[in-house]
Amino acid sequence: MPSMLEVCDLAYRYPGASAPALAGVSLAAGRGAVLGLLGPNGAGKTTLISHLSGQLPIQQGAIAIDGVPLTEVRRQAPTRIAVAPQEYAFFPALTVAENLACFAGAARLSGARARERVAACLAFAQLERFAGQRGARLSGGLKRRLNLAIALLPEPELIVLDEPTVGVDPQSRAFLLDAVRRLADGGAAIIYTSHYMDEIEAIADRVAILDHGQVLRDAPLADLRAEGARQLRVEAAGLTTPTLAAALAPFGTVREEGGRVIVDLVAGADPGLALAAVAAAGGEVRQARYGECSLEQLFLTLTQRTLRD
Ligand SMILES: Nc1ncnc2c1ncn2[C@@H]1O[C@H](COP(=O)(O)OP(=O)(O)OP(=O)(O)O)[C@@H](O)[C@H]1O
Repeated sequence: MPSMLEVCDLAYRYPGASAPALAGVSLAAGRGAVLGLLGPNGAGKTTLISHLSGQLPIQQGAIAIDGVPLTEVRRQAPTRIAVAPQEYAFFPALTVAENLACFAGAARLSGARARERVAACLAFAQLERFAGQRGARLSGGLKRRLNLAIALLPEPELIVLDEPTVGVDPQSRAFLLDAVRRLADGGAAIIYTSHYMDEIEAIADRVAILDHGQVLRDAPLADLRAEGARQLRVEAAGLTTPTLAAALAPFGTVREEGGRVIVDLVAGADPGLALAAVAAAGGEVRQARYGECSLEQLFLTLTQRTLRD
């Protein structure tokens, strides 16, 4: 069955740019699930999200919601998709309640339905106590919660959250993560971008890693973890790095990183035998790690640790 959101071979080049910001991105997001979107600075996340929010026209490729082209969906029922942007998207001079009422109007909600949605979103984001406070006076965490509450007013089916926990304290962060999970459990399709890998590990069902406008990986979180877990990292004395790498080469794909040699073991390769091969080559293993790999390590390996602007 096709997913709720299908992005197919999307490419985009900003006017005058030398390289495309998106170069053939295909992705899917399903109801009841969180898709974690990871990528270094400049990877193309915001460009992708700007397509979903209708801010950028499609130059190449296609985006569909339940099989219907996004442009059509945006024309007929724009509130099916909500984007909670990185920046604060509310009026600082208005109170929390005024902001919600104002955005309820913008979402074409009125009367009892508007009142009901404002109350529900205030409650969901636990903002009732702050209903009378001006936006400008809220703490970072409360501002994020207001951003989320506004996005949820029209009960969107697809919710895109662009780094929703930047600048919030640990309590608000935990609350926001929990809220996102509840939204997915309630049947929404969620796309969640963050630079915090632990957040993605905590809430994503599926993870897409984007770099240079391309999808490097798109897989269930558990599969990505398992992929990383086949890495063996070895530091050994008595051998030059090339010799150490040569000793480990029969066991998988080898590369060097910060004085260590990392082997992506081929299926069935025994890490014990790989370490024995190091000893047989005259090396003394000083440090070895196997069977555990955080999403962060895998991410850095895939995106090759190059510093971005
Ligand atoms: N308005 C623009 N005009 C020209 N180039 C742009 C514009 N916006 C972004 N780019 C370029 O497009 C590429 C993708 O940028 P984008 O902002 O989508 O990345 P990102 O993954 O969201 O990064 P970040 O994590 O920093 O927000 C980058 O090379 C960026 O410099």
